[in-house]
Amino acid sequence: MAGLTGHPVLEIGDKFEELQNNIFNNNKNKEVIDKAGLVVKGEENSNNNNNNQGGERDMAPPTSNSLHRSGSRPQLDLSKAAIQGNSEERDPTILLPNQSDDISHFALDIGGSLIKLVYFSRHEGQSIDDKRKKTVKEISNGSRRSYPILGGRLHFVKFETSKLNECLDFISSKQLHNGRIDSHYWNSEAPNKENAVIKATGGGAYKFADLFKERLGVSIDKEDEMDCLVAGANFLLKAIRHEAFTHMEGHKEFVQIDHNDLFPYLLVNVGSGVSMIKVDGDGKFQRVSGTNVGGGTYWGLGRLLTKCNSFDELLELSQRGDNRTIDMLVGDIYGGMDYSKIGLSASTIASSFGKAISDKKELEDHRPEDISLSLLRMISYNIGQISYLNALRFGLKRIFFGGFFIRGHAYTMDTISFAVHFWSQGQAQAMFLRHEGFLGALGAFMSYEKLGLDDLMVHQLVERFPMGAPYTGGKIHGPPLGNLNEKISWMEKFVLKGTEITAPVPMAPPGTTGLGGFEVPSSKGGTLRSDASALNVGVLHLVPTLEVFPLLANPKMYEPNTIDLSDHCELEYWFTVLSEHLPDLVDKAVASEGGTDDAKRRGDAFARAFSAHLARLMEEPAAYGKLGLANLLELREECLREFQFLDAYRSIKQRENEVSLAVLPDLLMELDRMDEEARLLTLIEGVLAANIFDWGSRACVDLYHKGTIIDIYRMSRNKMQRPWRVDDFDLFRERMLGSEGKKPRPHKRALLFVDNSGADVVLGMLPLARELLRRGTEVVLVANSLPALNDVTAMELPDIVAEAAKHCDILRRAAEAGGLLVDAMTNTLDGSKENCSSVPLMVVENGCGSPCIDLRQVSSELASAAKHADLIILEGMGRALHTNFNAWFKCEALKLAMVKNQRLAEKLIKGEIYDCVCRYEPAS
Ligand SMILES: CC(C)(COP(=O)(O)O)[C@@H](O)C(=O)NCCC(=O)O
Ligand SMILES: [Mn+2]
Repeated sequence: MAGLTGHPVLEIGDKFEELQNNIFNNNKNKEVIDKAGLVVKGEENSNNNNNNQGGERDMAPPTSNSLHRSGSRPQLDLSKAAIQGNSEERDPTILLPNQSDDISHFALDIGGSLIKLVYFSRHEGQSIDDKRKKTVKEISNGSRRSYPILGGRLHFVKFETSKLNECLDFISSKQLHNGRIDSHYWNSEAPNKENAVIKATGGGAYKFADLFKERLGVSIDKEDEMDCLVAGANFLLKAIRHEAFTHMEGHKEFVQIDHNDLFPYLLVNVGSGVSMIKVDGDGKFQRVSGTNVGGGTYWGLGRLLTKCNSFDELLELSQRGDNRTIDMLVGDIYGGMDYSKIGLSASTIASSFGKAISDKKELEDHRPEDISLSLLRMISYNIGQISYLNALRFGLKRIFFGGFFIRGHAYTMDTISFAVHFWSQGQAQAMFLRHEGFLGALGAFMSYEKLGLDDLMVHQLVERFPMGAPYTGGKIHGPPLGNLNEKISWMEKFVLKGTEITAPVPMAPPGTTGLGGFEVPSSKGGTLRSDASALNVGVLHLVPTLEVFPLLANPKMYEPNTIDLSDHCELEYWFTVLSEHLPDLVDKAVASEGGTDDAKRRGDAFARAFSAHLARLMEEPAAYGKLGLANLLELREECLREFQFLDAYRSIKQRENEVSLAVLPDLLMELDRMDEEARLLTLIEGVLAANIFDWGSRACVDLYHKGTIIDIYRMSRNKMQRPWRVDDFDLFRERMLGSEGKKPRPHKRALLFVDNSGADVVLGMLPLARELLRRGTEVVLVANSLPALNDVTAMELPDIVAEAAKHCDILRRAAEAGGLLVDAMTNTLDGSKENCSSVPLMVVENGCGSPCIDLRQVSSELASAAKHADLIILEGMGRALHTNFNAWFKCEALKLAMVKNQRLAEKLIKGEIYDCVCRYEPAS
């Protein structure tokens, strides 16, 4: 047969073909002889590896350990409590190794209409049998840091104040009042409910204090409302990327505020009345102005004039209103003409409610819808105008608006924005906050002493959207869901209601909500709920161990995503791609869990939950904040994990690894017969060609059904003719091999961001790693912390390397030097056990569980490993194209990928599907 490399020499026996046939084609009851003569039994169910047979080698260690889930009620287990890190520290973190449930504490903002609850839960990570431990220790130089900040999750929940009991039930069912924070991060005493003190702000903190004592046995510590608002806003603006956004003509745009240039700013809190607060720093603020015409005025007057029963109802009415019937416009005064001399168009409101004077109409003759809209515009303009004047008065660049009046209501935001824009002649912009409803509660939460929240940095926070997000959204929370079963039942119950949301909502480009300041709400108003554009607030995961990748050339300017989903066409396209991939993914996921009824039920719930996320994003593309394609791909993985599909491609990965490892020795032999130059080219070709084995690409999965892996691999190699679509190979070759007889210095350390299991890592990246090792370059294989599609994980790599090392001395010695072969079978080809010195081969986890990588948030061990690296190699479509394609690094970077999507090929590299990218960039 033709050589795999496309070069005539490389011959790998027909066994390969036989082995490969078994990967994709019915491998029921087939027996496969691998290279070592070991009998590998085909599984009864090709995807079921829960009941591994004796003869089958389990290359992927169980991953269930890496994620912890719990369904039972939280209770502290203090056994074996130990101080983490330095016990001499004043407030050391106390680890509770046997504490496996959530422990929580919370704070409240009890307003007139809504109760906002912020609570914290902690998942204690379990220790895992990680074969990379030695490597990790070595890379970190033994100086792993102890983190004084709590790792855990912040949850944001709302209740109606009139249904206070629901809130109390929620707290009590989650036992939030039994976990508390006091002088230590984790108090080593058992929780003592009697003395528990809960921080709360808002009028209800006074009104309902006795009820809290009676029902939950907790005392309420009242915090000043304004202190809390400011503390909440400061935290959000510093710690959450793209927390703020502008809202003009229905279009949201997220803004990144430089933390070092945040103060001073004007915070306008529009509650019943309006407060304008000049914020100069943490805890440094002054209420500089306000107005008594606020949310209470809108609601009060609105109720009198329209007989509406609730604030929301009144807002809803405004969506269908036409204020021109009641407001006096410039055109009404000037016979339909603009008053252009002073820059007023005919549609400008000259006098709110002005027509009511001249008309002979009574209140009943006016439509409540029109009255509501007229009121809303009157009050919003007024607030916008006064705010701008105050910003001007103090020379403040930024104005942030919040408070219950805003509530993510598009028309309100647009109206305020318009007023600020109009009066400032475009010099100032109104901004809004994604978490604006929670400023007070968050501030109250932060008033617990020594919480460590203030110390958190933006890269240590990851926002995730759980399955309920599309349903509850920015609205009132549903019942607390204890365990997986309850979650699934909840998803099932939403089938009917869910169809509303799961069916793609007719697409309207995110155009105007109808204002431009002068217009009435657009057609969107009639079809969408008034709060459809309200943004969702996810769960904030606090991960103190995350760090910014130190080799980013300019972390502030770094944008991981190549594809921005705020472009509606992109969103629509990827929505379709991901929706169409869903049935296949569910099949794999269910099979990976043994295809049981339980797995099927979970698979169904997963599909429903993920579809609902997608539909919610189609309804409101900004619902989950600033999203790129990488976030969507990660959301899918998170959603799978939520339904306890911990490694959907586990058995596929295992089989591909086995097959590839079986042919690796032949490939290495062939490579060794080549001269340096041919070898380098063959190695890079090998990486590109093997990147075709990607179970996330529709086109590739279709290919797998059409041919054997060998056909595909051959086709892939044949496509390897240079020049590739992006081809910097000559530059790279010169850097590696030099020119005109000059030998360049080898790299000191290379970080290889590996991608897929099987051929991709074994026949592509490992041989490349070996080449670097042979040249004296230390190699760090960087792999996912958690499974994502068929990507190889850091936990799986040591076994793969150990297996490869059996047949290769270079790999064996390097792996030993890197501590990867502690207890591995190190039988060498010649049976010797000598340990010649070698540069090390190491493995680190990257901190992610996604096919893409956001280098602003990587594991601390990767950050440590990066400090000595002078070359990074990013491989695969997810890591090198969807993300990081435009990223610049302080060291040399090589980006290698095959483009396995036609549209991306056209857009990104003006090419075709299966074209390749080999981009080499010197240090910048
Ligand atoms: C999920 C992926 C980024 C994984 O690619 P990889 O990083 O493994 O090369 C890629 O398969 C992908 O973008 N798939 C969706 C597009 C499609 O099915 O065409
Ligand atoms: Mn991949």
